[in-house]
Amino acid sequence: MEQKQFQAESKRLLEMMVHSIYSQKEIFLRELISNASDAIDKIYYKALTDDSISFNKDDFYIRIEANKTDRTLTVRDTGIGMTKEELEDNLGTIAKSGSLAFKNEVKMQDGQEIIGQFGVGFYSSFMVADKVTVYTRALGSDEGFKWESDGVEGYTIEAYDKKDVGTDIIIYLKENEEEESYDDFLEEYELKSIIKKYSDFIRYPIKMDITEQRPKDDSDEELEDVIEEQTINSMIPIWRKNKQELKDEDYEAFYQDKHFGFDKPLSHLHISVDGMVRFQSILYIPEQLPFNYYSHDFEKGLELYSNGVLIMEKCADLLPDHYSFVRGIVDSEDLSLNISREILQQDRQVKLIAKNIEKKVRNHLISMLKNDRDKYEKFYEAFGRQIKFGVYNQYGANKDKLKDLLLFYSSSEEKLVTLKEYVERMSEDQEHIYYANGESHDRIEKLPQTEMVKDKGYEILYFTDEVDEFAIKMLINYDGKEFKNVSSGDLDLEDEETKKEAEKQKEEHKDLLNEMKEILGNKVKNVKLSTRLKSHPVCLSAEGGDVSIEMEKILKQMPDNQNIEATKVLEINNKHDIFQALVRAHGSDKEKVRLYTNILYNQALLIEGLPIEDPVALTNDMCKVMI
Ligand SMILES: Nc1ncnc2c1ncn2[C@@H]1O[C@H](COP(=O)(O)OP(=O)(O)OP(=O)(O)O)[C@@H](O)[C@H]1O
Repeated sequence: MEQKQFQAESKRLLEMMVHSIYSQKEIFLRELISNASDAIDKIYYKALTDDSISFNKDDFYIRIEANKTDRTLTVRDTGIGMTKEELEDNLGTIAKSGSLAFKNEVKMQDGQEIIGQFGVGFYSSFMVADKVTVYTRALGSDEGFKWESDGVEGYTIEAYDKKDVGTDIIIYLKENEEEESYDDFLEEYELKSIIKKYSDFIRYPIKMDITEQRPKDDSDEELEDVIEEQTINSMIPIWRKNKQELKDEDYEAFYQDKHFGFDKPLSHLHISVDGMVRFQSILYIPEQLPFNYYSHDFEKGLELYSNGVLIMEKCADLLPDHYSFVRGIVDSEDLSLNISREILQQDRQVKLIAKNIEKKVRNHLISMLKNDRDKYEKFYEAFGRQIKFGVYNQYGANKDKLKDLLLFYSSSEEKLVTLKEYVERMSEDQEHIYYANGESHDRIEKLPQTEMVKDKGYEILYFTDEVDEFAIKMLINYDGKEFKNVSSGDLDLEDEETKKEAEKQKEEHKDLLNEMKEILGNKVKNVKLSTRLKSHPVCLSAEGGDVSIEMEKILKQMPDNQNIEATKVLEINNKHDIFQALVRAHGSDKEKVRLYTNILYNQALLIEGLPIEDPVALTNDMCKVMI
């Protein structure tokens, strides 16, 4: 038996490997299975050019065996095996990858892939083992070898009579520790779920004995344990299959299989890109909003695979925030992996993939909007708010990409419309896109401020979501048409004659309006005669376009409320009887003017849904009027 020492550097490297490269211990199984798959692939690729080697797919498999008595886990493969030299080179030298050398030797073509490249994966087994034994016999060789190591001092190699070509790796699990139960790696359920998680799409069957309870001898009551060898992995990734062969049900089954959601997907995209960066992807738009979507618990991201092996469960960099509802997978052979395959070495490829995905998702949504409006509205009902946040976020950096995905309820169409549809319907004399804020369509419909705009025959967009006006303010305009709140002070919709008449009236009632302003003090910037009100007595409008009354309401509810307020103006309808009453009281009954002014101001607040500053004073005032 030959005893060889690891070189000093190797010892340090091994120590580092075992303790710091991988964040999760279960990764060792992924690495050993990937090596086994590479070993079988090597026979497959050799057989392509060497007639003396035959490759019958049924003869090639990986088998996992757990032995609870000995506390060992075996990963067995029928792959290419290793000669004594290869054992020394590949398992005796850390960071030496026989697989990488093989790749260069056989000059692999596109689509042909070997997973191993760094020459370290095997040593991850020492995270869970205090001894590893490898029995191997190389293809074309009639002698086998046993390699053994404790992962600290060195390794031994000796001849071993192995019957078949291939490799058996036996992991002697470490003693259980307080915070780590290595016994878990002997449990059927645990092993199955690790295999499914990382190695589901390994191309060769990964077999394992599974114990199932079945009725005993046709009896309905008695059960017995039956052990049966089963293949655990799905092998062929759905994303590598031909789109034409796949039905909606297949995509739905994959969505459910991956636990992307409890709902059904509303829609899916199957992407295969072969350009600057090669990748395949299946993406889903869920039907329902996940319950934690707008909470800190929600993590966006796509599952990232490299050649069918899971690298990251939620790669956030693949999705922009505005599409964070998208679920799915990406598989690419072009990723620069870090040695642990956990973090990406450099993210150029990821950025390219992300850019591509963003474009594809947008096109998909736009085409859904055009071709299946009902479905799009369903999507919008669940995730429309995210799109609006997307317009608003990052100072509007993505607004141009998202503006055509927006929908708002329209007063004239009585359904959701796009901004493009609105603008296309605008009459020649209409300069702005009008909108009104409120809690519900009903409330908005009753807003006094909408009267004049509706009378002009202009369509009004109803904003019922808090983010609506913030998003629109970020857009500023659509197709050159500016947005205008029907409550803004400068609607400027009156004709010349009305304006002249208004000026005259203003002059005539200057003293009364000044008195009312004095009564209200800082609560309003101004009190003026309204040109927009027709039947309603009062309303509030906001001067200057920056903060509307609705925005003030929303900002006030925020935890870091900075007391940002709209510049409010109380508008009074001089054609309403109440104004005549004010005129009569003006100059003769100061108290009456004060009472009326305060009540009217509070009414305007109520209409806007703003809080009444002093409800007791208001009710007292109302009583005084009634007496
Ligand atoms: N089951 C196996 N059958 C045949 N050869 C193997 C097997 N396991 C490992 N090897 C050889 O040992 C080498 C080192 O394996 P190791 O897992 O450390 O690195 P790798 O697979 O090459 O690269 P990576 O670190 O990227 O996984 C492999 O390249 C391969 O040549």
